[in-house]
Amino acid sequence: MLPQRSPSPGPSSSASLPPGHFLSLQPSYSQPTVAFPSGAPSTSSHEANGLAPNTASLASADFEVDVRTGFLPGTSNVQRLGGKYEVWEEALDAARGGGKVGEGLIVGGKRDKERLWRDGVQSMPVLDTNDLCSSLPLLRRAHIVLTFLAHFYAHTTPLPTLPPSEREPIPIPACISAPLLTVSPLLGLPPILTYADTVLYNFLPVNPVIAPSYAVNPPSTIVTTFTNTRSEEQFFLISALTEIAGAEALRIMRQSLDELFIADEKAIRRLTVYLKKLAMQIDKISDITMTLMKEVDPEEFYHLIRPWFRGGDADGPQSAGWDYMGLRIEAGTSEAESAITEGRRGKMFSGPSAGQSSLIHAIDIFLTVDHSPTPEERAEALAAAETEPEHSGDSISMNSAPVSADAPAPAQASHGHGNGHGGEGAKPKSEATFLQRMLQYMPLPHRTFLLHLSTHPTPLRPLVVHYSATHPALAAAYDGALESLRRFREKHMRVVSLFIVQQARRKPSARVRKLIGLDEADETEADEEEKVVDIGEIRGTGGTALFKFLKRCRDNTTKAMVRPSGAGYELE
Ligand code: HEM
Repeated sequence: MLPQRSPSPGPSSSASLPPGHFLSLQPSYSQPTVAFPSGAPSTSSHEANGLAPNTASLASADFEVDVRTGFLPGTSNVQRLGGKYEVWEEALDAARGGGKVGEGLIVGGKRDKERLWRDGVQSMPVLDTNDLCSSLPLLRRAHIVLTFLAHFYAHTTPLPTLPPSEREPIPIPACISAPLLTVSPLLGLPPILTYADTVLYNFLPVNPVIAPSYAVNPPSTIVTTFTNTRSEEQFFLISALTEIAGAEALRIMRQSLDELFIADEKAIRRLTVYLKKLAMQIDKISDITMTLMKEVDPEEFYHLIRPWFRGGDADGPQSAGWDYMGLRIEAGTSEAESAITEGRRGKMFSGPSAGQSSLIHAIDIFLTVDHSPTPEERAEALAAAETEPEHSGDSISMNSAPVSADAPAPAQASHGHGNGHGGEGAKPKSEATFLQRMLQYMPLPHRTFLLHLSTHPTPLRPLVVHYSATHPALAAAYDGALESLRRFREKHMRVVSLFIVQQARRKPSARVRKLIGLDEADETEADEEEKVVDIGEIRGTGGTALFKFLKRCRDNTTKAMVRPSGAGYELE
């Protein structure tokens, strides 16, 4: 549980930043070590070419936030592991069918091809990770390779025709699980595929030799996909492009926080300008997101790509989970593990979701959009959890009331994510706490950054409320930024409608049926008709009612406005 937010700062006459003011320092580009893989605390400032002392221990590099690339790494991602780890890369190449569409493994594991591949994986040695631990980029690549292998293995394991609650957990062989369980805590990630793996650590810029940047050297290539399709590559790449556009949003937020410390007339004028700029940058992020509509084929996304993302919780609370072989049952796996699976073999981690992007969380926190559950929602979440409350880990609780009051108690973890396969029919679970649960699926430094931001001593909203009568332009600029964020969420709902709702209703084309291993003989009469799908029934993997959740996020954005505007898009 975080410390409570401090009450409204009111006007301040102080012109100096307190020591350790987040983001006020430039990245240190320090080298990672075994003890501190995110890089040792900086002792030098970037601007001074490493000569000036940096007395703060909270330089943004220590949060792995780069001034040019935001939450994307500022240094090149590794494309392939060498040496003894080549065997992992080879297993991944084999699963992907050498990079050709239609040549890789198919979900379900019905064919000899999948069985032979799994046999091959089982005969792989259990490698130590000693040669990886001195390099953060190598650790990241190892997490990508091992989690892709884990998903390939889990989803090519044929499932018995039993209800999920009666199934054995899916075994993840020790040659994958043992190194994965060592590497994951060093990155502060759970032992499952995350947004960091598919997006943050998985891209190369136009010129990989120089640092990525939005204007000059944007992300242009994706290293690893399940299906080798252009759609999957674009899905990851477009997310990486939103992240690099987000670096500018973070820069504006940092400048705004500087002004909040000063809070005199001039500072308020500058803050007004920054908030207008932030609104424009959020619109840019929305525009980039909307390019998905033409760059990604919706039926390929839904039927071919998305099933690979399912995590161990994909069948809702009754999921059998994944059994990480070699794991001592009494040992915890990660902050993201739910209390429900502690001490049990079947672990229920969620697959990747853009809800794990720290960028939108950071914008929410900066603008004080409060996604924490209401008391009713908390009660509903507890009732839905049926058993004991899940482990909530770090949670960011906010309150967008004019003067921040009591923050709610830490929320119970929820189930559900957009990029899993759906889990339609599972019991609705606490969508109110989804975003808080997603914190545990972010790299630890990013999670720490968000926690730091959420406890900032001079938050924005109380000041805007304080000055709203005397400085209406400030309140209008603040509401304008929220309006842009609301627009982003509305556009995103349209994306979800096309890529999930509409596809859930249609049968895939013959081309996609072939790619997912269904031949004409598998077609039944029922397949010919459009399926009737109630959107209220469409769920994230673990049972989150998707549209209830997305609307809730949109409505929370509107609620933060000083002068709220009307409601918008409704899903049909
Ligand atoms: C085909 C593309 C996409 C689909 C189908 C999709 C689907 C979903 C779904 C169903 C959710 C609900 C939560 C969950 O169960 O995970 C979600 C959440 C979320 N997605 Fe996406 N998404 C897509 C692309 C993106 C992109 C490019 C972004 C860019 C930042 C994004 C940002 C978010 C955020 C921030 C959330 C959390 C909810 C919120 O804050 O409003 N998504 N997504």
